[in-house]
Amino acid sequence: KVNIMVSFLLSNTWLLDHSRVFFSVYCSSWLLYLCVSQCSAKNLKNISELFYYAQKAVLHPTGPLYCPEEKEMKPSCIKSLTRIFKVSDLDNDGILNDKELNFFQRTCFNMPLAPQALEDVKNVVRKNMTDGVEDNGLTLKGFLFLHTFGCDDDLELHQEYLFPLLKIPADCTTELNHNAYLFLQSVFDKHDKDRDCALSPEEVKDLFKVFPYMPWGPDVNNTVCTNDQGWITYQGYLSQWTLTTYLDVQRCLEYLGYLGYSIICEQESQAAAITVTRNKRIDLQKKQTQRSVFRCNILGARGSGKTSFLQAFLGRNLLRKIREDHKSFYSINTTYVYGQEKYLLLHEVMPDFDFLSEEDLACDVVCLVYDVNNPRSFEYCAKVYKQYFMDSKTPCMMIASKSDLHEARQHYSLTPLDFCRKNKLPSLFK
Ligand SMILES: Nc1ncnc2c1ncn2[C@@H]1O[C@H](COP(=O)(O)OP(=O)(O)OP(=O)(O)O)[C@@H](O)[C@H]1O
Repeated sequence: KVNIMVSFLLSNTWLLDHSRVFFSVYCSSWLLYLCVSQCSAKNLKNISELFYYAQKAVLHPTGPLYCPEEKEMKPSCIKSLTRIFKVSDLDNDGILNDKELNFFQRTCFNMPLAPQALEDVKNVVRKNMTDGVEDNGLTLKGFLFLHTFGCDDDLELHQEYLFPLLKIPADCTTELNHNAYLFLQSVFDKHDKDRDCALSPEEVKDLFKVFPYMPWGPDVNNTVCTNDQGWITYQGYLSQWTLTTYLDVQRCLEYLGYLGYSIICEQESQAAAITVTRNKRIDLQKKQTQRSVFRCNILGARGSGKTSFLQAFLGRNLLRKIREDHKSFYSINTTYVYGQEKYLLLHEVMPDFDFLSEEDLACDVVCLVYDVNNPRSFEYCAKVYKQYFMDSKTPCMMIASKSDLHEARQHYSLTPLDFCRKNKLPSLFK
């Protein structure tokens, strides 16, 4: 900060006459007089004031926030404050009540306002605008009139805030902990305005208004459970968060940052929302696991029924057609294992690869799918099994799909049933 201050002093015009100093600051496009002061180094007049103003100009610059020419806040500032307003508006009614205003106050300035001070703030707004206070709370307009968490001069959220350090050792996975699910539940409740336990497109839009971009595309509706209208249900919403946390924990941290997780839950950072699981090898050795999310990769020849299998896991049948550009290669849902709720994540692996990537192979269980109606489809499963899984420790199972259709004789030296017997593979046949 000292460096910045020195550069401020040097780069701005100082008119020195041994007893007087006038200073002005040239900004890129306009001239901004922050302050004009008379002072004397000889008589020590206003010297501490001078340094106070110089320091203020550097440490709390108004440039990124306010346009003095237009006499209004800059759009990026309005966007940032709107985000803060929405995060602080815990019940999402568009008004900051005393409790929410105090939450904001405590978060930003580390101390709550006394009841009288709260009234005074609202009175200042009332005096200046008609619609700044409603139902004894501050509206967005009133809040903007008054005036940040975690912003830098560009009013973007700090990278350190969005991406706190989180170490993930090899063979470990990432899951959300109980408190994180509670937080996400409260975010859901806040936006499910009609209480139908599903998020309409408008409700989803509203939920993500505090994000700089829309994080969920139409593929999400084909990844998780939806209701009859195709809207993401509460269960689906939690599943999608679970999937993001498992597949891309950095993204999850970023998203939780936009939602103000660490601020609302009073945690040091979003990393507090994540459980890093024990090394999978130790789980296997001990034959015990605390994990709640398991990954199953689905492999099969083109057209063997992989997508339909993923969709069936979400309770959907073939009548529900999926647009090619809305297709998802994942589906995730809950299932019960020995009475405990677990998430099972299915991943459809593209069939055209000669070599499967590490990601295609790394999973807890593999399903090899073939189409009973297509005589050429079993060969792919047999080849993939022999090349990649025969000698691996990953459990595999064979699935015969489309068993409602005529069963064709497979062009392979062994029948699927004999192949499974020979390799001790569990199979799901008719
Ligand atoms: N049980 C079934 N009975 C009849 N037809 C089915 C059945 N399951 C899937 N199909 C049909 O088979 C075709 C291929 O299914 P699907 O898209 O699920 O396979 P896929 O393995 O995902 O294909 P791709 O490799 O091209 O992604 C689709 O037209 C689908 O409607």
